[in-house]
Amino acid sequence: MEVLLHEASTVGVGGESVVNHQSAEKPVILVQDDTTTDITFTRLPPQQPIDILFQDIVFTASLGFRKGKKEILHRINGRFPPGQLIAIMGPSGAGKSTLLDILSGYRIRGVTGKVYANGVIRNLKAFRKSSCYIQQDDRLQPLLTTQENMQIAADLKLPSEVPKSEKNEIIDEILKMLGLFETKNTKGSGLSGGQRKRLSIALELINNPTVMFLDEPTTGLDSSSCSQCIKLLKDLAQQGRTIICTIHQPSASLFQLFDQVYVLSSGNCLYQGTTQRLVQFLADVNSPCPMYHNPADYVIELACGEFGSDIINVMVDKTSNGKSLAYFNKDILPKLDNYTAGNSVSSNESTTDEGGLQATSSLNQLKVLLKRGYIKTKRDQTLTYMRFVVNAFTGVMLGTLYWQAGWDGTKVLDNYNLLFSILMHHMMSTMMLTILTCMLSKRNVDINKRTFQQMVLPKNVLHCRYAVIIYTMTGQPLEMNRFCMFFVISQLVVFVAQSFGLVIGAVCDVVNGTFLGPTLSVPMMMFAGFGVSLRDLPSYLYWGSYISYLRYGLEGIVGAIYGLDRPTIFCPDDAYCHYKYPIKFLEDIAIKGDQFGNDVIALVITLFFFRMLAYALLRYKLMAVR
Ligand SMILES: Nc1ncnc2c1ncn2[C@@H]1O[C@H](COP(=O)(O)OP(=O)(O)OP(=O)(O)O)[C@@H](O)[C@H]1O
Repeated sequence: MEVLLHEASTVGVGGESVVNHQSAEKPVILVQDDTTTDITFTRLPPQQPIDILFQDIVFTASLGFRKGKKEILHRINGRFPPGQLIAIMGPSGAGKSTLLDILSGYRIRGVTGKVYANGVIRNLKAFRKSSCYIQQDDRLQPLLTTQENMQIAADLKLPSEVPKSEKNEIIDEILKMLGLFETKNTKGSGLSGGQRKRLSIALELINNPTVMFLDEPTTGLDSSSCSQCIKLLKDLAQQGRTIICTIHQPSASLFQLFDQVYVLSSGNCLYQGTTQRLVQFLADVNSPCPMYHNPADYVIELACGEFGSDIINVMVDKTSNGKSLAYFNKDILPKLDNYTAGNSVSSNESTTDEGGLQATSSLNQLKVLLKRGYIKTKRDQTLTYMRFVVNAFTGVMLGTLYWQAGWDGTKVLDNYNLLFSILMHHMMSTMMLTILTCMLSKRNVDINKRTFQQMVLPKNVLHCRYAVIIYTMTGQPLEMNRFCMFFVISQLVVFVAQSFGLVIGAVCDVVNGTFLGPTLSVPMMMFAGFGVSLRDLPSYLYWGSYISYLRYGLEGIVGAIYGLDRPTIFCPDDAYCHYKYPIKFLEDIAIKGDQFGNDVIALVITLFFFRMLAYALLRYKLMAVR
């Protein structure tokens, strides 16, 4: 691949290209880079190229209750033509990510101004379908291999009518093009930073977007991976895609790979035009780029205000805050007028498109996500084995402590304590694990429909072995129906605790979540009818027993062991057995032994309620961010 630099540029120490500002007009080929393999991507963008134009964009952020508002972007304008690799540059806090969020349609609240696609106000839904947004934090599944990551993306993004062989062909082509074919069987966690970044791009290429937004795609990469990544983007742009990325301070050689640059400073546009004409522009505003200085560095220094605010104002005036196309490539200017309306992302079409962003049915997505969840659970050594070992260990500990208490008439109260301890173990271990993992997944996942689905699927499955260990060691009645009832209630408590953890994880950060989870569980325990029986609960607190899922868990599990007209419990000859008759025990603890069906219904309703609440809270959060 060839790298274009200014005529009088030289290659500096360490191979870094530096640019002599004296001749800004004629780019020549300076460096022949033969490290990159020839890339051929036969899949062209599926629709006509998209020319993005934005006018008078203002973004006002709300600083919180009674804290007022702050204008972040100040009536900026710009044009991002197709077939171009465009860099949005600027100092930290200039508004690059905010602009990217707005243009990609990810942020809509607090935004005014117009965004056009091919000359017509864009249709957001259709635009989102034709574009992709690759965030800084990649969303790769570390436990899945490159091939599996791609396969799942293909199953979710491509219509289900596409045959598997065709999907595999597409995957292979993308992987080959991105130099990832060799890592097909490598797990995400084993990929290098550059490979991870390329895989993030590969995942988005599955449905072949026409517009690609990338937030700092080079962050965390070494210089060779950086240039590989940008060259790849440039190739994709040359096929007619519009590729826009934010970038901090690119080296001179990297900078020259971009076709166009858009410079921001404190929410204003300082420059938009070709990378080559930036030097000319700086000369035109009487702030010429010093000799042997990287123009990208110099313009950032100016944007940071290192040379005063006057020059910033001059630059903003000169570009008319992004309106001026004077520094655009003269060859593409006439072409811009040809990008006419009538595209699927225009406002006139697709307004009735209710198909959402996904190409496949919800049922198919559910199937794919379940499959992914299964593979992840199987491979998650820490969680799966730790959970298994901890469960088995707790089972053996409780089994030893309450050895054969289930059939012994002298140990009925002990057995009752055991049943409550089992519920506590299910509740606490599942809830805390969910709070923590929910935080982790929220951190690196943009909350979209798939995330919701992923988060609302019940995933924690009680190990049957745990139930068998504890049930047999503690001598509970060896009757299939009682064991099944015990197992069903235990599993439902696990699911409800997981959902409760999701609700907390959806609203709190990790510190507040780990505090709030156990704290809110205390009233659940209080109202379960264990310490204070339901009969003794003050009438003004009785409502609490209806909302405590542990109450239904306890009632169901006690009913499984002591209900169903269980006959007299064995009592050693020389012992006094106060609770020889299960019915008397149930009366004393004020628990009915025949409520299993109602308990299951109550737990299922609670499960459904918490799942919906978690879904609504996440959705609300997403809307608030947008
Ligand atoms: N929702 C918000 N509430 C308050 N301030 C915000 C909000 N969104 C953005 N800002 C502020 O707007 C400014 C621009 O933020 P943005 O993330 O777009 O900057 P950036 O140029 O991408 O910075 P960086 O390169 O450091 O990522 C920052 O000062 C940021 O604090």
